[in-house]
Amino acid sequence: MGKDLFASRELLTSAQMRALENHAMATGLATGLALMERAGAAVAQEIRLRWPVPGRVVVLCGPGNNGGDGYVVARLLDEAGWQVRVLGLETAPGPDAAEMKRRWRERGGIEALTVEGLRREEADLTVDAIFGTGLTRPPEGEIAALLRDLGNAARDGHAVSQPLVAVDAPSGLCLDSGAVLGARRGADAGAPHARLTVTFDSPRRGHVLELGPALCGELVIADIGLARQGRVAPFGAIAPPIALMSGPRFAAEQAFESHFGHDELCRNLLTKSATGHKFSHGHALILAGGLGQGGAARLSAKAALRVGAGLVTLAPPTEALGEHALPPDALMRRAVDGPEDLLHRLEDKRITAALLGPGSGIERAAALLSALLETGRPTVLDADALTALSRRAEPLAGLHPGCVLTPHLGEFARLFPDLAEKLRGPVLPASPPPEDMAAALAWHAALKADQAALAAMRGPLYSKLDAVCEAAARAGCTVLLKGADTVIAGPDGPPFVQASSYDAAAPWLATAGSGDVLAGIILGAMARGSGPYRGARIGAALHAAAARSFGPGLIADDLPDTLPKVFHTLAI
Ligand SMILES: NC(=O)C1=CN([C@@H]2O[C@H](COP(=O)(O)OP(=O)(O)OC[C@H]3O[C@@H](n4cnc5c(N)ncnc54)[C@H](O)[C@@H]3O)[C@@H](O)[C@H]2O)[C@@H](O)CC1
Ligand SMILES: [K+]
Repeated sequence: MGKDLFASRELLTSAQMRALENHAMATGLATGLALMERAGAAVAQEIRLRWPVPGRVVVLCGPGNNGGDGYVVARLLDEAGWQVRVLGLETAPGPDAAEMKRRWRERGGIEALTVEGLRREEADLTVDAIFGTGLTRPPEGEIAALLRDLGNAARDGHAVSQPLVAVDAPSGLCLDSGAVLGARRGADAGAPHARLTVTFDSPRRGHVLELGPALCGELVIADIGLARQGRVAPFGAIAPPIALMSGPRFAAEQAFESHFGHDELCRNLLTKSATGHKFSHGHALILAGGLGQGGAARLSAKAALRVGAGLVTLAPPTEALGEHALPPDALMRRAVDGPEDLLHRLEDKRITAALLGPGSGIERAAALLSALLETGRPTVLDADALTALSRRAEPLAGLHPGCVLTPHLGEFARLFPDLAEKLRGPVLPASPPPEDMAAALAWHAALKADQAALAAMRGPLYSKLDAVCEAAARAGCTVLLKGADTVIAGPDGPPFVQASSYDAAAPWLATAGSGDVLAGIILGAMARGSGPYRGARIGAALHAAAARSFGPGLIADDLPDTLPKVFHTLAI
């Protein structure tokens, strides 16, 4: 963990990747053929590292440059003593792939890329070089059937049971969104599940979002010599902006990230000035709820304290003060009974950040929201506060750049229904009761239309990153969408993904109270002066790191208590 915790790397769209490659070729850094040779060599090398004894491999080559990489893999594994079968297409690929195909033909034949061909002989390994970044529409016909076969193989051992290695991506995965082209959103039908995916230069958005991690298996990012210097230039004209990502096993020094100086950040998190007093490290205010809602706010409070806020005050209504008297004893308690009382409290300028939502109750959150926003204080809005926001006539009114919203997907959909709908894509109509003939007919018609919509899908698909960027721009503040692929966007930094999906401990974060802790960490960081975007990123990184450090068996209460151990690994 240690120094990698806040390190990030570029997360590209397919268009940005193409621009990068074109730039490299246009500036004479490398020819397309050289890049293809390096890409294929990287895949062959990763295969040989994991399967050192040569066996039988079948390489599936598609119509484009991904197929070209496949022909290189076939040649290099053949040279290394593997028994290689290649299944490919008659179609003439671009010049580089055609050259690689020609070179392969000097060593071996090419059988037709069909389900029948795939099933004909057992092999130890399958290499999927059918589609990569060029997949723009759902596969059809024989290739679709073949991909379904490969997909099934991974799930239930049927048809092809050997491990699959994907070149750049499992074919069918939209590398801009992490969804499967032609499938309902969230469904992985029709795309193979790889044991290993070898991609080039930088991960693409689809490798870390949604189904990407489940389909890619282990993800290796191979350097193919696209120079880092001048890296920003070729992207200049390409919207959307370059995103960044972080996560275990993804860390890499980056060419540019002015927003996040790792060393400085760690120093600020870990140290407190020797001459400072508690107020020099910020005072966080948590607007807790009424009777019976104590736990959530205390989890947030504990996290804010652990992250180094000088003081944390829990502010329930007077009637619930007694309930909030439970540990931690480091907490201060002071009642806040309504909006006027809150405005009065916030006249104290030493309160540097506030949190509303965890266990606050929707009604109380609704009552306090406007007053809290009016003060312009750095504010985290979570849970009940997000529901309260979404119930207002103008949900986003009053939000300011000092706010962080931390919705899960359901809360996000209530706040930004149109964006959530764009993300969901076509929705399966609900089936009617069988006895209602007219409804059944209408349902069948809707189903047909739905299937036609799926078949007509064109990539690149709208992604979670697109949705969160739009949401942040609309709200005028930082938005953190929680999930295994936590996405952050805001006015103060580049769009960002905290990719925990490749992390075995991450699913343990799906536990009651985990979100309250995340909100508390962000609050603590903001109280200490981090700013909203940085606070959100610090929160996402520490939250995931605490889960990783604690491991299986984690409950939300463990997260704040694990933070000191995480900080220990950061010592610089
Ligand atoms: N451009 C470069 O310099 C490099 C590219 N590389 C490889 O090239 C890949 C991208 O190559 P391409 O842009 O040729 O794209 P792909 O090889 O991913 O496939 C695109 C081809 O498939 C066709 N196609 C798209 N959707 C289809 C569908 N549903 N059914 C049938 N055909 C469909 C396209 O018309 C195109 O011919 C990367 O993923 C990577 O593997 C690497 O060799 C590294 C260097
Ligand atoms: K592929």
